Amino acid sequence: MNALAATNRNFRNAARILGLDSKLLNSLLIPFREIKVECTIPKDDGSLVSYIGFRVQHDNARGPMKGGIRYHPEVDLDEVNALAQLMTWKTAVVDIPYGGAKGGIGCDPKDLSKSELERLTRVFTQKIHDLIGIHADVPAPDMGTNAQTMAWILDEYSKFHGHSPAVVTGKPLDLGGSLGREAATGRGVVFATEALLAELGKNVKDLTFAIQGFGNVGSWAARLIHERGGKVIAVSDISGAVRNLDGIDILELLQHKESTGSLQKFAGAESMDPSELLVHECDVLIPCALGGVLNRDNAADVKAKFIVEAANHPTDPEADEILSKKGVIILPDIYANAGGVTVSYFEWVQNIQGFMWDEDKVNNELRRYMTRAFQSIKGMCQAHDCNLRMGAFTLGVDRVARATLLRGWEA
Ligand SMILES: NC(=O)C1=CN([C@@H]2O[C@H](COP(=O)(O)OP(=O)(O)OC[C@H]3O[C@@H](n4cnc5c(N)ncnc54)[C@H](OP(=O)(O)O)[C@@H]3O)[C@@H](O)[C@H]2O)C=CC1
Ligand SMILES: O=C(O)CCC(=O)C(=O)O
Repeated sequence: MNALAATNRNFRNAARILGLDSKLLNSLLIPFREIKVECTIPKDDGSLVSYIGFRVQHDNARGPMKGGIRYHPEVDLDEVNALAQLMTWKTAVVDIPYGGAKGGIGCDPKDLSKSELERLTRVFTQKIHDLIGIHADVPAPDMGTNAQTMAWILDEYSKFHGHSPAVVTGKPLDLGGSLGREAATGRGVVFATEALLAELGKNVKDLTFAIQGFGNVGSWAARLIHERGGKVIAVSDISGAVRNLDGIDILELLQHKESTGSLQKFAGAESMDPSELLVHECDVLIPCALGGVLNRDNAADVKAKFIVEAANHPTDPEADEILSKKGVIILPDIYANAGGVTVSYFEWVQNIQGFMWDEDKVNNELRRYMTRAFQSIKGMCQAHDCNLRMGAFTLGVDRVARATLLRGWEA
């Protein structure tokens, strides 16, 4: 089942639990706008290459649409649609005044030089600049993009609309980015994990963790777990996987990756088959890379007691059922990775206010939003006798449905 079919299925289940009528259901499901643009750039050698860029704006009932831009070879319209829809429910789950959107370009950023990436980002921005905006749709980083990508979008957009820092979040600090945004998704993952563990009388420092993906989200989650005394025993990225059952020194692993560009040949751990990571013995599994990695082929072999979905849509519905029968507790993506968009919201607020918060304020507010959202999800689980995924979906869908009904449909 692809990401869109899976997301639609979760939405429909939530709509059924909430008893939404079919008119409202369709209005919530159908995206507000789908944008598909051709982006042709000259490569450094002078040859031309064309890519397809997407921006799907899913819903704006609760506020400007919000979501990242992904550069990855597998980006396609269905995937971007699914990710945009997830953003709508995610922003509602953490109760920030946004709707949902997502964008992407089907490219491998590792195959492009910095100047090629800059040209591609600028051409993409030229094609969508009149459809995004501070109060319309606010992009941010996702897989394969970063603060530099946001700086290029900001610069290109500002050529058309005047200097507009709030048009993107996840910017460099020098251009109005927020302290704490770079770490925010990983930090939110840890706050979410702590909120769940606290309910069960458990603590990060007593548990073992396996982490798939060591980019922005995975490396920050690993670092913050390590700081709290949690034992990260296995980590993977695209180059492979490493493990140390006594716990990996994450700061040393970060330095190793920084200097070699890969996890391989790290002296503080042994190499392992990356496909073993997801089924490795551990207390908590944190997928921080691609979607659909937990599926019917490997779900039965998962040994973790908890899965914290730092990636978007890492678990397909078949795996969800298998894992739920095994008693694995899953913190769903639309809650677990919402720390990124929450601090994006703080960044946007700071830009609009023209006032910069200190990092403690950002992190304290993030903890407050994540803890509050966990309590609201728990309330939905109790009210509807459902698991955490449906608790989060019913919470998000209900909030968007109420906003939609209040706004009405009169032309
Ligand atoms: N950035 C953000 O603020 C947010 C991100 N997310 C989600 O978190 C996930 C990760 O995003 P982010 O950290 O920003 O992306 P990055 O591009 O920074 O990092 C992605 C990581 O995944 C690794 N990776 C890619 N393919 C594989 C694979 N097949 N097996 C193992 N590892 C792999 C990459 O390896 P390598 O390092 O070798 O390239 C890299 O370490 C995505 O699902 C994204 O949608 C969710 C909310 C917010
Ligand atoms: O920070 C943002 O606006 C969006 C982050 C994102 O793309 C996501 O949460 O999946």
